[in-house]
Order: sequence, then C-alpha cells, then structure tokens
Amino acid sequence: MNDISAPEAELDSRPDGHDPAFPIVVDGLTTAFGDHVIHEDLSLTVRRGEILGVVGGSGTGKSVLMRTIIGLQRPVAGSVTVLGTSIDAATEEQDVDIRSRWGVLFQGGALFSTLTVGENVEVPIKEFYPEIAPALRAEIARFKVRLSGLPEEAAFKYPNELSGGMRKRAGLARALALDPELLFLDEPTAGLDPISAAAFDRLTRALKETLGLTVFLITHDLDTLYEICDRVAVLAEKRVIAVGTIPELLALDHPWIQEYFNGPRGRAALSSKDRAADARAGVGRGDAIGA
Ligand SMILES: Nc1ncnc2c1ncn2[C@@H]1O[C@H](COP(=O)(O)OP(=O)(O)OP(=O)(O)O)[C@@H](O)[C@H]1O
Repeated sequence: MNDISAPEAELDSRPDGHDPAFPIVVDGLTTAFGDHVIHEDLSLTVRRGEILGVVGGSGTGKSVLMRTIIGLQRPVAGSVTVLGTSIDAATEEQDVDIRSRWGVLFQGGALFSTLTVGENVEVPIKEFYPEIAPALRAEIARFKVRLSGLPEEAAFKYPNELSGGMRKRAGLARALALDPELLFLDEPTAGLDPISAAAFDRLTRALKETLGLTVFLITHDLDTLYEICDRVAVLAEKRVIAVGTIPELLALDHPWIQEYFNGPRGRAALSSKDRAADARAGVGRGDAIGA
C-alpha cells in the first residue's frame, strides 16, 4: 500500500491494532465469494479522529470491506482489529462491547419500514441497554433525531413519509443511538440533491468535531471527499493502493487516481471547493465591485 501520509514508524512496522491511535487496523485481508476474490492482501489503518474517505470503482469491494470490518462477512485470510478487539477472535462479551461502540449507516438507510423513526432509533438502545426505561429510551431517541438535523416530529413518522435526505438523517440518528466512537457511512450522499448532500456533509463534519468521532466513509461523491475527508483510501486491484490527502494522492502517477481526481468531475469539485473558500474569505465578485 502507498500510505503516503504515514509517519515513518508506521511504514516500518504495521500499526498495532491495540494502539488507541489506530481504531481500525486491517492487515493482509483476503475476502472472496466462492472463487470470486474481492480483496487480496489488503491492509488499511484508520487514525483516531479522522474522516477517512474510501473510494474505488464500482464493484471494487468498498461495501464488502466495510461489512468485513464490522464482522458481517468473514475473511478468508488476514486480520481486522477494531478498537483493540480482533473481530475474528472476539469473545461473545467482546463482540457485544465492540458492536455498541460503532454506528453504521448502510446504503439506503436500512430502516425498519414498520417502525417510526424514533422506534428505529430505539432498536439498538433496547438491544444493548434493555435496562433503560421506555420513556427515557424514547427521549434519547428524540434527542438523536434532533442531533441528526431532523425536527423532533420526525421521530413519530414512518420512513416512507420522509424524503430521501430525511431518511438518511434518520439512519444517521440510529447510527448515533449508542454514542459511538466509530461511525461507518456507506455512500451517505448518494441520491441526494446537491444542497441536501452538502448539508449532510456539514453535519458529518460537525458531528465528527463535536463528538470526537472517527468516520469510515465510503463515497463516490467528489465534493464530499474535498469538503470533509481528512484522508482518502483508494481501492483498486483488490487492495488499498494508496492512502493520503487529496494533494498527496494527486502527486501519484496512477492512472485511476489521476482520472478520478483530475478528470472533468474531479476538477469541477475542486474548483467548486475553491469558489466556496473564496466566498467564505470574501474574495471575488463582491470584493471586486467594492474595490
Ligand atoms: N453477498 C454477496 N454474494 C456474492 N457476491 C457479492 C456479495 N456482496 C458483494 N458481492 C460482490 O463483491 C464485489 C464487491 O461488491 P461491493 O458491493 O463491495 O462493491 P462496491 O465497491 O461497494 O461497489 P459500488 O461502488 O457499486 O457500491 C461485487 O463484485 C459484488 O458483486
């Protein structure tokens, strides 16, 4: 792997999955469905407090990687250590503990359609903390709904009564139900209009900063990558071929990376980020007129 921004110590030896500075350490991972090998000898380290964007062409195995990290898919080889726990070797007690320390927003939200948004958020609370009284549980759920930028009344609605953007936020509220340390987001802005997508990005960044989250974020959205990701991991050729900031990735001479970030969409995302930064700094038309 081309871990461009790794400190030297990290390059010399694989980061220790028990080191709190690295809440996710994937080492030499191979996954497959029958003969279909998805990942081969894939390694990746996520640093505490970062938003790591995960990109790659369709079908390169981003979702399968996420599912393997959270233990929904068993690897053929290699190890996954999350918050110091080896996912494959976890005892039942460790398994419960670790699952209560992450939140997941799956593609499409994966909300229970027969439950209200509030009840959806209550599901993990009920599962992990059955001793919490129903009234308090409902109150916690309403708080998470508001934290996700929805009006409190949304807690009483069913998923099919919400817009796509609101459903994503409802899924986020459920992912935040247990005050997680790690947040996994699988294409959170897919299908959203640009304004809703930008709002969701801002929310993700604000939550990361206020709650001290570490975020593993799969996306095809270049604006999201430019706006909120601290580093980006690139999946190709069955492994993570590079991890770094976007400028660091751009310095690499890899055809997919160049095409992705330097192609027309990549350049448009960059110039829109520059325009937004200029607007925030008061540069541009308004100033020119006033000058
Ligand atoms: N349950 C499954 N059974 C068999 N094959 C699967 C299963 N889940 C995923 N795959 C295959 O694994 C590969 C990687 O799928 P994955 O969904 O991880 O890709 P992705 O990079 O997330 O794609 P996209 O960007 O289109 O969402 C694909 O070829 C897919 O068909």
